[in-house]
Amino acid sequence: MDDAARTELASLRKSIDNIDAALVHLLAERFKCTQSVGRLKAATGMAPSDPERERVQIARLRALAEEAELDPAFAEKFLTFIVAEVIHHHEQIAGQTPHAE
Ligand SMILES: O=C(O)C(=O)C[C@]1(C(=O)O)C=C[C@@H](O)C=C1
Repeated sequence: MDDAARTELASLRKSIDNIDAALVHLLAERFKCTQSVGRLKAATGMAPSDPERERVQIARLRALAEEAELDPAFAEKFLTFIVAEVIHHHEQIAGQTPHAE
């Protein structure tokens, strides 16, 4: 690898590291929100998952991905992965919370 390529790779990796840091911060904020949703659902006896809400989110994210030239199938897979983890958290919270009814 020549010097110019080495410099370009280092610069691109710096941007990748910044983007990865932003993703971690964004995900941390999203999980803080969903933890609150989980507590609210558990306290009021709501089901952990909401398939209709997920349907709307997937349709919206797929459209946004297309606009942004990101593979919509990847966007859907990514959201589904995150939501599965959220539902798992919701179930754990529900197991530790008495229902308000
Ligand atoms: O909006 C909700 O009801 C949530 O519990 C949050 C969330 C999400 O992570 O976006 C998670 C689980 C539901 O199935 C739908 C959406």
